[in-house]
Amino acid sequence: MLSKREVFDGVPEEYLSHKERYENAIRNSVVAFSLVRKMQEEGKTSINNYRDVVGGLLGSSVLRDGSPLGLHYIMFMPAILNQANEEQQEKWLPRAWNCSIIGSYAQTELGHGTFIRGLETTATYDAATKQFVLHSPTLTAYKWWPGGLGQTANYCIVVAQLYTKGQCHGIHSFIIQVRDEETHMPLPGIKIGEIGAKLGLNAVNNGFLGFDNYRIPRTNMLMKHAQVLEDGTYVKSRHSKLNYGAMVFVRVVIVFDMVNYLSKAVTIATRFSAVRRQCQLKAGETECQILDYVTQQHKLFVSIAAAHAFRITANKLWLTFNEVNEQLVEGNLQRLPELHALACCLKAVTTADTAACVERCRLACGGHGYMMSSSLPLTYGLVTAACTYEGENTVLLLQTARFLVKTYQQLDSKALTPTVAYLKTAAAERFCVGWSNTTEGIIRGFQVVAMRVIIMSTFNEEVQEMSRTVSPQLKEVLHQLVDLYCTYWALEKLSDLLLYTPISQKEVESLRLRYEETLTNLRPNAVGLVDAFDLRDEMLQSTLGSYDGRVYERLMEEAMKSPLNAEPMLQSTLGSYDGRVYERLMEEAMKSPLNAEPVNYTFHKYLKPFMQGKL
Ligand SMILES: CCCCC/C=C\C/C=C\C/C=C\C/C=C\C/C=C/C(=O)SCCNC(=O)CCNC(=O)[C@H](O)C(C)(C)COP(=O)(O)OP(=O)(O)OC[C@H]1O[C@@H](n2cnc3c(N)ncnc32)[C@H](O)[C@@H]1OP(=O)(O)O
Ligand SMILES: Cc1cc2nc3c(=O)[nH]c(=O)nc-3n(C[C@H](O)[C@H](O)[C@H](O)COP(=O)(O)OP(=O)(O)OC[C@H]3O[C@@H](n4cnc5c(N)ncnc54)[C@H](O)[C@@H]3O)c2cc1C
Repeated sequence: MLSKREVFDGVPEEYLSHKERYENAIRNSVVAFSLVRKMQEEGKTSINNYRDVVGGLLGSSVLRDGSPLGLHYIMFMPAILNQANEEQQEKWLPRAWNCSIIGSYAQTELGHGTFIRGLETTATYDAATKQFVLHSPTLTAYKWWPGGLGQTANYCIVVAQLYTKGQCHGIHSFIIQVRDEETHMPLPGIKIGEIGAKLGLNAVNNGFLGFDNYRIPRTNMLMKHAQVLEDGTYVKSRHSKLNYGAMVFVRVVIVFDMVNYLSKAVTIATRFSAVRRQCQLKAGETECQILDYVTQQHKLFVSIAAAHAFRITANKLWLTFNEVNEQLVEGNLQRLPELHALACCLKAVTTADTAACVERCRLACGGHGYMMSSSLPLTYGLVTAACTYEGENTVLLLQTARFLVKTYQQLDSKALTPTVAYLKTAAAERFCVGWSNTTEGIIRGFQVVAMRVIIMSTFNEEVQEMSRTVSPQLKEVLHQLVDLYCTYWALEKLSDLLLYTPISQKEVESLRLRYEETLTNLRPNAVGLVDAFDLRDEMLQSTLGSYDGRVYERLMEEAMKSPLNAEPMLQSTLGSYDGRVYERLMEEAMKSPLNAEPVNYTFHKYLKPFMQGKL
């Protein structure tokens, strides 16, 4: 077992080189994920419900900039569960679950990420040898982005255009070994490496992968939905989009991820705002807490409400995901389009809103929010990536719009699925006969506007249930959060409401007053509300958001950890005697240290023992 000292060597990530970050991430990951194996041995987690355990580890401070093993759990295993037949699951899942193989998910190419029907990698069936031949016909066909693929994974799910008997049958998934299990060297016909430094998630080891007529057994095509028989006959899936299941799953999981990131950021910013005193309300008075400024409350309180709204929505979406998947197993595909549209919408909206809220939390902390030690810049880098991966947000919202338009067009001819049933009511009567500045009135207003109703109505529904099980005091605060969330978005989307609803100027003015009144009402409970997220200092890893409020002492303690403050010799890196500062920076930038060697030492020292269960 690795010693704590060896794994957590105490130097903040910000001061590690690109290569050291990777090596640090491997060390931390094998220790962290050894816990999953131990919990599995003790029956505390299983292959069918490891989301919370793995999610907790991936969201922990130990893996704060991602993990080279993340994709193994987030997409490689779910893809096998979702797309492999029983025989293939028996072969691959035990090895994946005990990490004797490490996988990734390779779908995106240099030339295509969104338009997956345009992917160029080919898998051509050779009936004579009962093999598929994988090939990257162009540079743009190279897989580009798969997490962990750079130097870590030795297997991956590859999405490629399937050809058999001279005909193309579209994209399908294959499980492919890319590295030797003993030496970790890339196999013949495989070109592989890491794609380099990114805005964030620099510990994820995203890689590239090219095939040169690389052969795999026929049985490595994931055949739960579609099959290719030994003679090359293609048997198509019941639904052409069942192969897209892994993406739907991750979109659902990402909504939970946003709850964690948003809760952390608003906890940090709210606690700091209670500690920070700046300027006087009246000359001669003590400087006041910046949390007392309405402008600061405007920046932060809606994020507290959003964190609760997203948590309730994520739980509701998870229930829907499981319901629909149970129906799919029974052959009932009726709600698949709704699940797809819902997952697209909620992934896009929660990631975009969380990225905006985290940035607002950073800005609300002034200069100290710009410090890496505040943890806010890192958090922003993590959440803004989620607006792109697993389906770029614009494209996913277009998918939702497509579903809503289709649903509306079939309003009178088709029974509506639960999440769009409101459309019937909105169409059946003069739904918004008058405007009322109440929570219900605003939601009805949005239902008319339509695009934001799914989060609003889910949130409202859950709160009604909650009112039967909480104390009157908590019920009052939760209703204040509901009011805040509704009036905030009513004011944010005022142009839509003015266009589609009879709201009057007078009502807008009273809405504004109501909004500020709600901010004032929430102020006394603001710190308590973020404390209720119950995020320990170790989770926040923030000089600004620690529970004890010792902001300034912590800022100084962290600053002193910089190697540039520790040893004068390191000053030479920037002020070297020969003055060749820019040449040195360029030399450093041109190094891609992880690609300079085919196998990083961490494979033999940490990864291989971990995969062999010897750690
Ligand atoms: C288990 C442990 C988890 C713990 C995790 C804890 C913490 C971590 C949390 C979160 C994850 C964190 C990190 C993950 C990090 C990185 C991973 C990233 C991975 C990737 O990015 S993988 C690659 C993702 N790529 C995409 O998403 C591509 C986006 N593009 C598409 O999906 C499709 O191209 C498209 C945009 C949907 C269009 O597809 P297309 O085939 O062209 O279809 P259309 O012609 O537009 O529509 C036809 C028809 O099909 C329906 N449809 C489309 N997609 C689906 C679907 N997925 N399911 C069902 N139905 C679908 C569509 O609605 C149309 O239906 P009609 O009835 O209208 O015809
Ligand atoms: C941190 C990170 C990790 C990732 N991990 C993985 C991974 O593990 N495995 C994997 O396979 N992929 C991974 N990806 C890739 C990711 O899935 C793609 O980046 C994503 O699907 C977007 O595709 P793209 O990059 O080609 O952008 P594009 O689709 O080219 O988008 C560029 C712009 O074009 C617009 N656009 C594109 N199509 C349309 C349209 N039809 N209508 C309107 N506008 C359009 C988009 O809105 C966007 O503004 C990762 C990406 C990131 C950032």
